Amino acid sequence: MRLHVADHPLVAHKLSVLRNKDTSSPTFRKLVDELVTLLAYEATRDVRTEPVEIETPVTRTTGVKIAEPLPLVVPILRAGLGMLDGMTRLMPTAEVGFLGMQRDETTLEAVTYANRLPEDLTGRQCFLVDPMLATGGTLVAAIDYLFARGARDVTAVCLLAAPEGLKVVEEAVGDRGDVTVVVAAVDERLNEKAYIVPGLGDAGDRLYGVV
Ligand SMILES: O=P(O)(O)OC[C@H]1O[C@H](OP(=O)(O)OP(=O)(O)O)[C@H](O)[C@@H]1O
Ligand SMILES: O=c1cc[nH]c(=O)[nH]1
Ligand SMILES: [Mg+2]
Repeated sequence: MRLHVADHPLVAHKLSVLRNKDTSSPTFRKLVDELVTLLAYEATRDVRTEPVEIETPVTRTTGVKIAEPLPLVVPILRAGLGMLDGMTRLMPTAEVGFLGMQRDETTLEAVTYANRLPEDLTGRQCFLVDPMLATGGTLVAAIDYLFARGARDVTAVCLLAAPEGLKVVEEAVGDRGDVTVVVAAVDERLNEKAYIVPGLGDAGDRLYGVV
């Protein structure tokens, strides 16, 4: 597993506003969207392209286009939905799959309630988006769904990660595939409820309300 921590003053500034408990839901959504755009730029650095002949107003030349099979973006519902638009804005030709997963707050196991992914992901670059990587259980389960369909190249785009969760993901992936985690920051630790500290609270609730 490779880890990329975005090192940029705009990322740090926006993240600090997100962390503030007094930031309202509309502002929170907008900032998540803005942060994803900045992270997506890093996360898509190795997206595969192929040459394409183009004619400029001046001459013929060779450019590039995103290669097929097209990349797949997979938000992990609910909170990951807040990051989808930012990803597809940057990569409009990407296709989109969905995973609905909720952490059981007692057992901390990830429970899957929706799985809508293409049958065959062989050769596809997959981008999982979810703002929080806490114990890592959710991300490991999501990576396993992608691997089970043949994907081997997975990039997870998260806002915050806990060191404990990153270790779990690294150990679970081993040499089974090529996994990169792109984050805005790695926080200190998990608390006794497995929330990220200092963190930003429950990302899903702050985006969409308490349900
Ligand atoms: O690393 P883990 O310990 O597995 O926790 C991280 C998961 O928890 C949050 O989702 P949650 O289960 O709260 O669902 P939600 O998006 O519907 O709020 C978050 O968005 C991740 O999916
Ligand atoms: O800190 C945390 C941990 C899990 N899920 C969240 O939304 N926040
Ligand atoms: Mg939640």
